[in-house]
Amino acid sequence: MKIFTARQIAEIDAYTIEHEPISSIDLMERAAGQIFKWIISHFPAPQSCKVFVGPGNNGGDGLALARMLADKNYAVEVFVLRITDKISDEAEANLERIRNLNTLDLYEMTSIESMPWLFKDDIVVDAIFGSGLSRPLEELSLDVVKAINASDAKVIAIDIPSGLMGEDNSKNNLRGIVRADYTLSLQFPKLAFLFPENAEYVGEWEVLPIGLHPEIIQTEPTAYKLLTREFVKSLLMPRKKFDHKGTYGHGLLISGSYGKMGAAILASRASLRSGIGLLTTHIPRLGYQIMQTAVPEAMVSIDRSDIIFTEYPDLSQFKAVAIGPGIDKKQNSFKAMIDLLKEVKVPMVIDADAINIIGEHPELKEELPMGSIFTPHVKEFERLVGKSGDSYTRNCMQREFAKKHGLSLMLKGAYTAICCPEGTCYFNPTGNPGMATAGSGDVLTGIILSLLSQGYSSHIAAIIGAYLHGLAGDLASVDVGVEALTASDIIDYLPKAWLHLKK
Ligand SMILES: NC(=O)C1=CN([C@@H]2O[C@H](COP(=O)(O)OP(=O)(O)OC[C@H]3O[C@@H](n4cnc5c(N)ncnc54)[C@H](OP(=O)(O)O)[C@@H]3O)[C@@H](O)[C@H]2O)[C@@H](O)CC1
Ligand SMILES: Nc1ncnc2c1ncn2[C@@H]1O[C@H](COP(=O)(O)OP(=O)(O)O)[C@@H](O)[C@H]1O
Ligand SMILES: [K+]
Repeated sequence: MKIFTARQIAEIDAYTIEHEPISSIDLMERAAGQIFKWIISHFPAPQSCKVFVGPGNNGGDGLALARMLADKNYAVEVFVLRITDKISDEAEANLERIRNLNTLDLYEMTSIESMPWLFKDDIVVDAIFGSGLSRPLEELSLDVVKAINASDAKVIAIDIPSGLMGEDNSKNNLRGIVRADYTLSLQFPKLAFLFPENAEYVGEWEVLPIGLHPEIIQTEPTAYKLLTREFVKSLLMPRKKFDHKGTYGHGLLISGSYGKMGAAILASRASLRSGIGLLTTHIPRLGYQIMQTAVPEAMVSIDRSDIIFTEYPDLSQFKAVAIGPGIDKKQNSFKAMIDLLKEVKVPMVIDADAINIIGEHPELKEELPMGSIFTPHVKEFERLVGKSGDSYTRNCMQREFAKKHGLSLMLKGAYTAICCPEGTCYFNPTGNPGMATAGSGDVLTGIILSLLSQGYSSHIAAIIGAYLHGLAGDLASVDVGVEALTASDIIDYLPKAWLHLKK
């Protein structure tokens, strides 16, 4: 699913109005109708609804919604914030439609003195500003937002919480953003919803379709996309009758050290559960028996060191190489990594301490083979790319890094972001907080190695890998819950995740 900027959404609205064709007021009626349907199914009447309305079309949506709710016997009070003398034509038309209704109460607010008391059982509809927000809130709208945030009422934001910018909030006044319980976004999610620091404003969010023109949605370019099952499924390569294990490639995993052999086991098992033909896991000597017992399907290559990674096997047979899970940052590992990077010609997955080594020795980036994939969490990202104060800026740095170095850079988190060398950034919606547990990143590395070995191109391997990993975690959480979920559970649910993805 494409994610557009606020400016692009306005263009798509305008295109729809011209080409569907549909009048702007009817499009607004459609948007309000979708929100109305959502509210009546989640909060059946009779309930008290207080609708706060701003000067633009977001306010227009709120006014149309108020009429619909009043019609359905909700106790509706509408508060029109007189912030400016301007009011959009559609908002004005919807205001006219309700002015003489005796089914709702309409108030004009010129100061915070007329702010109503908000009760715990009230539904507050936030229709103050939408995608037309042009600057941080001040004066009346700021005061109203603070009062809404101070209440215990259930807050439903139309399109986007008022005060939140669709993309960049690095210079915003954070006290002037509605903290919604639910955000009902029209047609598209907003980029800002995918950043962790905005979760407290956005609450639970849903996208409600309003039938914007499919042609412009298809042709309008965007750098941001949210992965969907249909899209990920379309990337899968079918298996054929006469395929054999050579068809699905031989991967090399360099993993494990003294006390961290579990990482090698998890990544190996995940790789084998994701379709790889042959797997060799290179480990320090002490891990030999552990590996052979725990993962009989994997071949093992033994390092001369008992405890760390210091060398690697002949690379000629491998279609892809992964390095990082459970290795250490010892000097000898660094030296081995320099040699490895100089020699590898196939795509690599670089994870955990392998990222930290490159972070400490940035010159190594120049040695990376084409099609490499980095899989850092935020701390590793900062060591590799640099620090930033907010997620939007970090995302810009991430896209820039991927482009500059011609590789895929995946930033792991609740919405893992995968930035590709050509500039696109995909966000992954699968996964849950149960996956914030030791070893779940090792599982991901194993999955991606497996996909690369099977011949998927780098960014596609990263996309399928992230989606499948999260999906396995989601399916596992249904049965074991989020608290008890372990990285091994994610592996155990990979078979179900594959079946679910291919359904
Ligand atoms: N187009 C369509 O057909 C459809 C649109 N839809 C709905 O429309 C919404 C977008 O509508 P919109 O573009 O009118 O923007 P919206 O956010 O309501 O208000 C902008 C106004 O606020 C003002 N303003 C901005 N910031 C301010 C501030 N800090 N403090 C004070 N004022 C400020 C700004 O003034 P200006 O920046 O020009 O000074 C302007 O007057 C969208 O989110 C969706 O809900 C749906 O109905 C589907 C059909
Ligand atoms: N709240 C969450 N929602 C979705 N996925 C999550 C969440 N927390 C963690 N994950 C996923 O779990 C994995 C954790 O990886 P990482 O931090 O490297 O763990 P480890 O180092 O323990 O292996 C990542 O793929 C991340 O996207
Ligand atoms: K809003």
